Amino acid sequence: MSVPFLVSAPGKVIIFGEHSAVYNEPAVAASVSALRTYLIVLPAEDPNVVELDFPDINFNHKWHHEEFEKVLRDKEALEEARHNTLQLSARVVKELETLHSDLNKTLYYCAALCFSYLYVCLCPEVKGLKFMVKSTLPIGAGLGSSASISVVLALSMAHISGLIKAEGELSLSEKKLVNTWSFLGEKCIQGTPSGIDNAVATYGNAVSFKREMDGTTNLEFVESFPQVPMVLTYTKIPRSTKTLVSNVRELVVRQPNVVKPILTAMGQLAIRGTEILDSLDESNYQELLELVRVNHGLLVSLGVSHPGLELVRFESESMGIGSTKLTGAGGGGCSLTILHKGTTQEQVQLFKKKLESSYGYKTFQTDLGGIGCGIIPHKAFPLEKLHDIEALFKQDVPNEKIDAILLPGKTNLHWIY
Ligand SMILES: Nc1ncnc2c1ncn2[C@@H]1O[C@H](COP(=O)(O)OP(=O)(O)O)[C@@H](O)[C@H]1O
Ligand SMILES: C[C@@](O)(CCOP(=O)(O)O)CC(=O)O
Ligand SMILES: [Mg+2]
Repeated sequence: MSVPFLVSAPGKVIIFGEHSAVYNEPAVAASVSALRTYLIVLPAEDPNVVELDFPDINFNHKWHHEEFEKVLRDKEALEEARHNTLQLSARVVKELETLHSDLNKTLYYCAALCFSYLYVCLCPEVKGLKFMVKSTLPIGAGLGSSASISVVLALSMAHISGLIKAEGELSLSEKKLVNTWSFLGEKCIQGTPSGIDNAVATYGNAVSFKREMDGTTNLEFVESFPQVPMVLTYTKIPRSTKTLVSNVRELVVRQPNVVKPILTAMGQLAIRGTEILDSLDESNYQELLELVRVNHGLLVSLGVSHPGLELVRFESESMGIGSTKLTGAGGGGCSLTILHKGTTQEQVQLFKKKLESSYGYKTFQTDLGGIGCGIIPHKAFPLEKLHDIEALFKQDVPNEKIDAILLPGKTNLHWIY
């Protein structure tokens, strides 16, 4: 295997259908291709270790290859894991749990499990490599950082194993492979994902998504996805998707007759929302804002909002800016505000200033859609820039600096999509 090489994957914004997507309801989401996770694979200093370095969460770990031996000896469990890719293999997870017992109950456990599950399934023979991950996405904010790290890990490991050659454009079947394995990575991090986040991080663009009862997924691209004027607000309130999704599950179990119709309504709302997004014009723009308001109300009823998110909704309504809903798992993290037609730049600036100065939030105005995962294989890697690129994979490197060197489409690196 030739290293170094680079891979990347975008974050996403769910427009309609978070949480209900887990219960097989339709949902619609788009990539945020300017906010991405990058992974560089380098030679490790010790040829017998596999090393991961996740500076964004301050986690670095080395495993001696021998430590994986017990899992790797269970060939039957690994075969099953490679065949039944709709589920995590309980046997492989159990073996890895023992391997990671020192990390148990730490913040790092899920990230380590995601890494090692994909490693033992996709490229178990390889050693002497270091995987460094750096994201310009806020982590745990509802913009799909967990899916984008799952995608970069799956893509890099499938490339190492030779399953993805990256000699020309990534083919549909190669992307399908990345989508399949990144879904399992998402499972390691958050338990019962719908699969919408890893699909968007893999394929990019805007996607209408539905999980089927048999665990397969139905994916359609929204071809004419419009650039809807919106403000994304990051409240900086930390939360975990895993906890929020499991809280909703408990609510469904406690109150099935009440909550199931709410989930169904969310699905109906996503269907109508997707139709509107597909043909957005003057006549249906107001309806889009109405659906945003209704979707947020239903999410509140599931208990996944947060007073800090309600402040954004309150400000957008009292300033007459537009309609706000939480996006992603909620509980903090991010919201999106779709602006009323005719909202002036001056009003938008006032709204953003209010959120930033009064509450310390961060606002983004970024285009939605755009490229999904990508790779710079070794033969296209600019070795003369290795030193500068490696220096980006450290804590506290500003996003602007990372974008200036790595952002696909904005730099002259040869990204393959
Ligand atoms: N850049 C990163 N480096 C390491 N781990 C990450 C990174 N981004 C995401 N993760 C993992 O994903 C988790 C956050 O996922 P989640 O709660 O689903 O929030 P979201 O996907 O909305 O950002 C983190 O706790 C960590 O385990
Ligand atoms: C709540 C959910 O619908 C989206 C979670 O997104 P995020 O991890 O908050 O970015 C869960 C899922 O669809 O897997
Ligand atoms: Mg997530």
